[in-house]
Amino acid sequence: MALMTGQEYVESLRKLNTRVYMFGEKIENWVDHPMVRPSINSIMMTYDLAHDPECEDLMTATSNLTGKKVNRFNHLHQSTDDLVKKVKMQRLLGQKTASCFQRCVGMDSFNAVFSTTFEVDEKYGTHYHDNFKKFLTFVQDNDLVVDGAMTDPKGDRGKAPHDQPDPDMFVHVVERRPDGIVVRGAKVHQTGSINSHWHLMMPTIAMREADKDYAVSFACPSDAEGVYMVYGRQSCDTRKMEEGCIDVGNPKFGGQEALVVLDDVFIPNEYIFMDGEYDFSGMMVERFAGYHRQSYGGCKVGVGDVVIGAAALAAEYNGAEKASHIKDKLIEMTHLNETLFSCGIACSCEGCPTKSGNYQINLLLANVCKQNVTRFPYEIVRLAEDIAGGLMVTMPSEKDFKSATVAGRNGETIGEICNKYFAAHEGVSTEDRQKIMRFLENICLGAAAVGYRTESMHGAGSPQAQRIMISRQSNLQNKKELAKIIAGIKKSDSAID
Ligand SMILES: Cc1cc2nc3c(=O)[nH]c(=O)nc-3n(C[C@H](O)[C@H](O)[C@H](O)COP(=O)(O)OP(=O)(O)OC[C@H]3O[C@@H](n4cnc5c(N)ncnc54)[C@H](O)[C@@H]3O)c2cc1C
Repeated sequence: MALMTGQEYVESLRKLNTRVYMFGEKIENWVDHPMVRPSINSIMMTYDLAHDPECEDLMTATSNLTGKKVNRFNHLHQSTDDLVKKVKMQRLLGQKTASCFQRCVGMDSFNAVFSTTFEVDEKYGTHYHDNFKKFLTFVQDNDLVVDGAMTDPKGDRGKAPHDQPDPDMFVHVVERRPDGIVVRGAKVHQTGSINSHWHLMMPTIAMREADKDYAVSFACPSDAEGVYMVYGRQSCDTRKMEEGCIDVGNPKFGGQEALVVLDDVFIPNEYIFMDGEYDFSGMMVERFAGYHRQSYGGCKVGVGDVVIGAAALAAEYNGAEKASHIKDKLIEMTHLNETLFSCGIACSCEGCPTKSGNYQINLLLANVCKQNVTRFPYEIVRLAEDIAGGLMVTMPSEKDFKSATVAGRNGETIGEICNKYFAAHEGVSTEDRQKIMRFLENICLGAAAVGYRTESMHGAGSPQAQRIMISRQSNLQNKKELAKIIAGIKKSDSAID
């Protein structure tokens, strides 16, 4: 099958029997639901750009498994050049959607599971790597979207999986049959899960022997028997159900997260990639998190580009763009955004091959990248709010601007009053002003803040998770040795002193 178009992707979703609940009800036509559709539109962009000759080099790659052209989201990185192109592709998509386009979790899980299964098989003589290669070939050939599902509900954070009062707080195997396993539990915060054809499940933490049944990785169709999803609420999400397209801020695109429940789901042997090899669960988590921490050095930067542009427009529309402090704030926003991009590119350029042959990023630099991502988008939106002014949160609704209701002493309508008092720089329509203010509201504290702010904080692991990795990777001992030599505490082994 050739690469799908965005429209073909949408039609492929209609054929699934994915069970989706929202506001306590089952949603039958979730594909066209106004709260879901913007997130589908974002993924459509990953398909449509793959057909654009100008973007083809970033958006597609040649599969090492089949030699065929595949969407880069389904590709195993074969070089540092592939890793760099991944980050550039993500920046491009952030620029085109100003939202989370959801397909990165799949790509990052493919690369982590591919290399980890190779090393599990090497130690235990299992066949997970072959299973995985067959699965990924199927994904590539059918140009599918796969949710990389790692995060479990985790219950009491102070207790290991086997120690939880409720054993389902981490996904686990409840039955082993000759032809497969039965799994139970849930994954939370799942980006794009409803819009995915399949799910690739991974354990969420490093485990010990007592957690053997929780050390499990597998693939299952999103509409498999026993799988259902509960849609996650986002700030201001019901604006998507209103008439009009200004107050929503980003009328076309959005992100999506959901609770995915596995209610005794049967997984045939061919789709199992780990079952009990608890000593490899940490490796899978670390590798997935590493790739995903790199990802944010691309996608958040692309969104940041749009935020900076919107802040500059807000200043222009307000008539303040010539003020030196505004110019300086835009420079600062750019500096922060490009620093994130530099981190994404650096951890890619410093990547290296895994034992299985695909490339992984430099783990230390990827963790530094994500640690910055937990901070810089917050500063960027703080500066955007400063530049925009308070109107981004106090402006009347789109309906008010269009209202024919008479209120003024001389018969002026509410619409006329709003248009009079919200006019600013000459020649700029109040409608354009509303659009840019609402866009900034959406990104700073509306539905898009889920992706630009809180996901920057917690996605791919909370800040402390990166600090632990930075500490592990920083080789402090070597730094101490360097200091000893310079300070004359120790003689250098080098011939050049
Ligand atoms: C918008 C968004 C999208 C996401 N998308 C995905 C996705 O597609 N796939 C996926 O698998 N996951 C996804 N995640 C999940 C993400 O990886 C988690 O949010 C992250 O790992 C943190 O877990 P938590 O949210 O349960 O927070 P918690 O684990 O509750 O952490 C809250 C705080 O408690 C601290 N803490 C937690 N446990 C301990 C402990 N044992 N000891 C000390 N301190 C602790 C943390 O450091 C943090 O400061 C997404 C998250 C968000 C917000």
